Amino acid sequence: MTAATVQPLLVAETFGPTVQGEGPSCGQQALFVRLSRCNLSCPACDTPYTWDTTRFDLRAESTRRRADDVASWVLSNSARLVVVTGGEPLLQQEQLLPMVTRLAEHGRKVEVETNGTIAPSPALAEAVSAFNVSVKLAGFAADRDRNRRINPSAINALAASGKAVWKFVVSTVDDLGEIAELQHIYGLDPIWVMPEGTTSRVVIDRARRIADEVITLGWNLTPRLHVLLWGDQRGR
Ligand SMILES: Nc1nc2[nH]cc(C(=O)O)c2c(=O)[nH]1
Ligand code: SF4
Ligand SMILES: [Mg+2]
Repeated sequence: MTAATVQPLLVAETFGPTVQGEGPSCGQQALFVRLSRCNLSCPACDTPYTWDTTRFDLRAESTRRRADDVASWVLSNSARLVVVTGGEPLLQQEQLLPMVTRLAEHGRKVEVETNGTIAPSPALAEAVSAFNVSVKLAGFAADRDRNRRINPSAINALAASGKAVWKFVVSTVDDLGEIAELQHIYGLDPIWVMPEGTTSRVVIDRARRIADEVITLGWNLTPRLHVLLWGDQRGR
């Protein structure tokens, strides 16, 4: 494929340098590319401006940008880590591949945050450093997404890539049983558990309530560092 035939990326926002707030790279300096659009519609989503047409004008909330221009923006900054998120970034995985490949060639680590419903191509899996896969639990997903939030073939493809980190968003200890079931069915490893919340108070309270049980189950715990530092400010 030549550059001329590659479709542009539909981008909600680019920001950074900031720090990766979630998961195994928490605290690392990072740049963010947030793509627009999602195939799920979670009621407690913290980025509804990427998909919710009932509350947002998506044309005003997104811009078409050449993947090469986004890559050039990244390369003009020195942060080694790039986080591609959304929305659901794998909806645009074809357009994403040239950008991720170029960044990897320049020694940048690219992590993709995904909801685990779409299988990545082998080429994309090769180019990224990690998929942070946040399969949505029953209590977090919308009712109308109940048949879509779990896609066994996508989960298996992500697991087979050898690059998946399973990051579950939870509200209470009652959510942990469902994670254990998924771990058992799909052999998920490693598992990271993250408290849901958009204020530091809620994130810390929930982390305190789940911490002991998460440790007992042999899993890892991540805060939402950007929320602890900056609340729900956009672009952090
Ligand atoms: N600092 C920071 N870290 C993040 N990690 C995952 C994010 C996301 O929105 O997917 C995110 C985010 O929005 N900000
Ligand atoms: S999958 Fe993620 S981006 Fe999509 S609606 Fe759910 S929380 Fe929001
Ligand atoms: Mg976020």
